[in-house]
Amino acid sequence: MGRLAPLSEEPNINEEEEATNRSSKGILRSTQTWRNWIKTHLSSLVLFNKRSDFKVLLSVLGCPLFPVSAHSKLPLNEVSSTAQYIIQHFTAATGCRKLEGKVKNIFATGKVIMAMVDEPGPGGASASGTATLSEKGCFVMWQMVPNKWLIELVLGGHKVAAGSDGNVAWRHTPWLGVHAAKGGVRPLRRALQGLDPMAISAVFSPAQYMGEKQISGVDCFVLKLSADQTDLTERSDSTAEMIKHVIFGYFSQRNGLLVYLEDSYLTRIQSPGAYPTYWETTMSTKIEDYRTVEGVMIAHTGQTNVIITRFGDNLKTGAAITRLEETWTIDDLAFNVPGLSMDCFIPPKEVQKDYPKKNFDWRSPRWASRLKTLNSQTKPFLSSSSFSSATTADNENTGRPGPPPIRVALTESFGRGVFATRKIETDSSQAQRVSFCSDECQRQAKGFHDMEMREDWSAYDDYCRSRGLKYPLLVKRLACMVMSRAASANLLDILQPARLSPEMIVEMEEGFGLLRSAFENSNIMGEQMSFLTKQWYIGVLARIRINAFRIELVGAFYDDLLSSLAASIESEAAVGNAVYMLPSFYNHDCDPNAHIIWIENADARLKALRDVDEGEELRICYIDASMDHDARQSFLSQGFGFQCNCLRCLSGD
Ligand SMILES: C[S@@+](CC[C@H](N)C(=O)[O-])C[C@H]1O[C@@H](n2cnc3c(N)ncnc32)[C@H](O)[C@@H]1O
Repeated sequence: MGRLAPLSEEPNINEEEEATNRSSKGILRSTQTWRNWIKTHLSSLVLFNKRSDFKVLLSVLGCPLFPVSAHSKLPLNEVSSTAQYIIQHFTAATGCRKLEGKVKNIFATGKVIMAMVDEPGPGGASASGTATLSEKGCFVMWQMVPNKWLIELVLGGHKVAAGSDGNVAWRHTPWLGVHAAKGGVRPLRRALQGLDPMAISAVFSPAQYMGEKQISGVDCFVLKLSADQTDLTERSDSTAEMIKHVIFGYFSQRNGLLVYLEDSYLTRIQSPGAYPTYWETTMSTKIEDYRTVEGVMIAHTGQTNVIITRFGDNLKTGAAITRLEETWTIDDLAFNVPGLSMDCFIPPKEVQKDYPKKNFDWRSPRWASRLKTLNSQTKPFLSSSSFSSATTADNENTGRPGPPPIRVALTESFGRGVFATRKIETDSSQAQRVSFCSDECQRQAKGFHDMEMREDWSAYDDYCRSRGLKYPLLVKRLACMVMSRAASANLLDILQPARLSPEMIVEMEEGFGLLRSAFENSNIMGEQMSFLTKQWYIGVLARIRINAFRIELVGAFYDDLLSSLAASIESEAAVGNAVYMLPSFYNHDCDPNAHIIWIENADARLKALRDVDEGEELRICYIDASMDHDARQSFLSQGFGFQCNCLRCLSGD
């Protein structure tokens, strides 16, 4: 896919070890020996170390990302856990509530002093932790609320830059060039060191309360956040597996301010045929000198200490420890600097095509105009049931009911969602059975059905069957629809794609090859096939993954939907899977106020489970709501790739 190599968060200080692991390659070994000889015999030793020390300092301390993204935001007046109480105290102490909705951008400049510190140890060269390299530098940071940011930091003549346009986070270093960060877009850790109190409240509101602890003589409340398994998987690759990433925030009991941040991650690194090594990086920041800027308390000084510990069976000398330090000060901070345009956040062209795109900005004009055209469509636009049951749309001429009283709009924190435009009461009307919405619809359905019947799908079907995959069958149908001109290739683009792990992408690539061969074997080529690229295939599957519905036919007389759902799951009563336009915008809630049902055919009908007020968001439950909190969270995270922040989950139920 021409995907850029993901950004490594590890300093590259295990070059020697890598070379030993791969010593069968003679050239590598002799280069390494030569380099070692130079290192130990020539006076360039000091320079050589100094350069790699710079690399380590800038890689680790320059522009690290926070482990979790800031999308999980609660309305500030809702308090349902101790953590949220602590965050409320923090927002009141900093006065940041007054910035809510008013701040569009933040600008900060500051200075840093970074140092590499010798770790005193048994037989270590120095008796105490003395700095082997200490350099002064400065930085400038821009943030555009909510998730665009840019930082440039210069230290001893070396510059690193990093940024996020809300879709991709990237970093530029003189030694690696431009790289996209692995995983979703996350905030800059520096912004959370007391600089951006709004972001601090947003990231810490779903945190777990861990108790109290004294830090540097200050009694603190401790909140913990952990990167979830999906994020960790996204940040891993076949060589480096991110095992955990946790962060602790220490909030002063006396004044409510964030005074200490501790951030720790563990990575397992293993090249083929070599022993694994483990890297643990712990970064602790003391946050001080809060001063008011436009009435809001902002931290102006701090010290960050980093300890990188490398351990593993192959390190004969035991664990290797590297220590780094940074003292930072803020010189200037301003809100709403005029003239800051979106263009400042456009990433370097090398990462613009990073795939798949995450965290779509649904506010962009491109999507806004498509949202306007969304109507009350409830028929599937892609389904795996047979063509004759691809059915009906509400149609004035048929005398059936008009569009339901709902509209798609932006939610506070979950992207788009569906809202009631008037009060909806809990009775449902029964659909009439109609086979096709029009002659044209029937003609098109026949076109792609005939095409599907012509090809030899045995290899592709075997691939799906042996792995228990059903969504590739929907991609096959969509491909036939596009080729027979019943649908356009970008039909699903408007839907949110799932985040994909490298393993999923490999599996999808295999499926893509088989699908393409099935068409090629029946001499479909050229223009007709031009849309069928690997990127199209993976993009479509990524969207189907979180938007497809499993259709279960429910007898119209069933009133108790939850019991009918349970019954249909037990009896495996699904008749197929389908993707619908409007229903794809329903967000999830573990205590839903609505449910999708299918009566007799593949038309999706919405049933209100309780009275819904005008303006209230309609939410359905994507999973079995009777599971306990942890099971629900793990299903949603593994199956749909998000951490549920509904009120029921936040209350711990
Ligand atoms: C089927 S889509 C729903 C529509 C989506 N909000 C959009 O803008 O297209 C599912 C996605 O919405 C978000 N979402 C839905 N319910 C959520 C919840 N309870 N908590 C957090 N995120 C949620 C997640 O990003 C999830 O992957």
